[in-house]
Amino acid sequence: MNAKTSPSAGNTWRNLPAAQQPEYPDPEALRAVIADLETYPPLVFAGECDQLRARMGAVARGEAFLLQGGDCAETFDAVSADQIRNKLKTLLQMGAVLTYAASVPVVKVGRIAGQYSKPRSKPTETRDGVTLPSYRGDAVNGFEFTEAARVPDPERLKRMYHASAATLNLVRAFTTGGYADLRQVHAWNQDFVKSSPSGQRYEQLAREIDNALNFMRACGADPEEFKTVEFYSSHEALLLDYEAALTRVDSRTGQLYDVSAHMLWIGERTRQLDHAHIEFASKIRNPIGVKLGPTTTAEEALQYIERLDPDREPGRLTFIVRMGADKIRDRLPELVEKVTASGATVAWVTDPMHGNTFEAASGHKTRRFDDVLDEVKGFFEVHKALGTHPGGIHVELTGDDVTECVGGGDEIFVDDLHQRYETACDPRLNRSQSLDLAFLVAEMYRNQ
Ligand SMILES: O=C[C@H](O)[C@H](O)COP(=O)(O)O
Ligand SMILES: C=C(OP(=O)(O)O)C(=O)O
Repeated sequence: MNAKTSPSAGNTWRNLPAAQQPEYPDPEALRAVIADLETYPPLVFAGECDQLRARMGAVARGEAFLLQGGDCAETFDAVSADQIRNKLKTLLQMGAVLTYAASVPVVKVGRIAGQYSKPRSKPTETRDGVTLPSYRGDAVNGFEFTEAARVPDPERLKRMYHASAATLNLVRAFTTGGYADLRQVHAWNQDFVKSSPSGQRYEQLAREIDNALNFMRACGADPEEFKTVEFYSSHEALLLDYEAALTRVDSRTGQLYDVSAHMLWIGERTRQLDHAHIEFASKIRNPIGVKLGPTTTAEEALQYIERLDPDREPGRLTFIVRMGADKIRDRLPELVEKVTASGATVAWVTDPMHGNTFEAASGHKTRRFDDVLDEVKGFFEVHKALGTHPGGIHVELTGDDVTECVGGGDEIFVDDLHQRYETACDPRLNRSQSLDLAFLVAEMYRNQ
């Protein structure tokens, strides 16, 4: 990967089949949008992608833990200060819990500032006898169930860019401008503490952190590292026209980087080895994730390593396992064993959301908190048995008090789902469920 790369190397995916791509009615309009996007400034700096790759290297070697989370599908309407702050606050609280209670450095990555497109199981959706194209995320078409809204519109790719830029700008302001200072550890909880058991548990932990900080200050130590937080962006690299338009040759290294986000992942529905998404990912230097569903074979896992991590560089490749609570204990061991035996050092991360979705009688797509937890437990058990490192969690969450997943300490019942069911696609953990999960994962990590 050290030789300088020509910009055209980023185009080799174009000759290959690409699943889940929108069918735009006017290809000329798409071309015009892409030509504009190609002139837009990068959203992230390639050097930051290198830094995250180094952090992920620590995860892969067992020296750090990845916390990756955010919306299933970001929407343009939700680009507001409140919603971005609530999401960030939840991730910061989870990060504090994991760092303190599990005593491990936590690498924080949002599913944020770019998660605007969705692969779908079915190309169409039918309601009351009317069939329309499925909603594929705000970057592609509208959520509203009308014929006009569901037509893919390339102008939405520009809105995706601008929504990502605005979100990232605010995230950078919060994480470096004082809001994420560890001395704010109580403030992140203020609107939450009285109403929820996980908020109260967090408050206790925040008091302990505060005491530790006061002690350090009294000893004359007030490290700069506590005043800001390293926070990275990520999304699924689904819409290849958009990702390619934001792929640039880095002037420092001569290598290609997709500067739409720090980390990109390839989803379960687009990870075919001979298709365009893997080819695209093989050409960029960003840290890459690949989702591994229950049908993944060990041979496939080894081929992802060949294609995406030929230099065997810890931090380059993360396997995000999403098998389902009922399958992980059966399917994961062979993958981990064979990958470890091959000598590759990948990061293993659990996504306990996508294998555990079901439809409630009310018609809401939902997930049980207990299934989510059980998949994480299975993930830890497998790694414990094999002596390998459970490297992190990848979750769909929001900072708002939605009612989309059932269970949790502040229990949500199936009959509550309709109260605040706001997701544009899959059900997310709310803030209380996210904190519950962080405490339970910290315990598992400690016991590992
Ligand atoms: O978030 C992941 C997928 O886009 C989602 O699970 C697909 O949902 P669907 O099965 O309703 O299409
Ligand atoms: C679509 C997603 O997951 P998967 O590819 O694992 O189904 C996702 O994480 O948004």
